Amino acid sequence: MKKLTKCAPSVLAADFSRIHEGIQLIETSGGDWVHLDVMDGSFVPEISFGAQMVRAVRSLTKLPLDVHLMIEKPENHISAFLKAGSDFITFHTEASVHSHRTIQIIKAGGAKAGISIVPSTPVSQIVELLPFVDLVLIMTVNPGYGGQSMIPECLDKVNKLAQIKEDKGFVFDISVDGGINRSSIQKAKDSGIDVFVAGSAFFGADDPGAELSYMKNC
Ligand SMILES: O=C(CO)[C@H](O)[C@H](O)COP(=O)(O)O
Repeated sequence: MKKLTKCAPSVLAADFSRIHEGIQLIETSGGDWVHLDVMDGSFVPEISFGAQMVRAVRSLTKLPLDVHLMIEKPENHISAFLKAGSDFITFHTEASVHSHRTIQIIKAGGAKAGISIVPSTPVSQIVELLPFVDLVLIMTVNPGYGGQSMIPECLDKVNKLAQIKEDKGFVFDISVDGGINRSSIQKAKDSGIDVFVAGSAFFGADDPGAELSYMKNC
């Protein structure tokens, strides 16, 4: 049976002045999760938005909110993102000294915990965390900006993770983020993903619904 891949359109590429329309577009196009990229201008160069935006989006949709923290010391901000209504909170192991504790804080607050790695970080760096997470987010670009080209070598990490997941019977989803579009989606699917994030490929399309449907079903 064909495996169903979920799509999490990234709000980063939406028009912030009409965010309710962007969220509605995700819903009517068949988006599975809403991806929210939180950037602090330190871990990554840009500043995007914080927990207030997550709270606002929470009031607009019942879709799961997939919050991706690209911030230093994420452990200091988990409670704000829990209160804002996040369903998944994913943070970078490169930004958290005690990643296991950060996972515990997220789960104790009732959300699902995700761990993410940038292109230069190997899977070996998160292997001890895999029994505890609900989601692993493999960055396929260097985080900080939308609209970049995918680094295909990062998909080798998805292969590795999918193998570990099968061997050990782990239950986490594997997601990819960065440069996912019509040309790169098939390679990503072949590597073993469960979820993909799409920003510019979705919000920049003439027909976002058709684009999402193509990427999910190809
Ligand atoms: O995490 C991100 C940037 O750091 C974005 O989610 C990601 O880049 C998606 O944007 P696009 O699909 O346009 O590449």
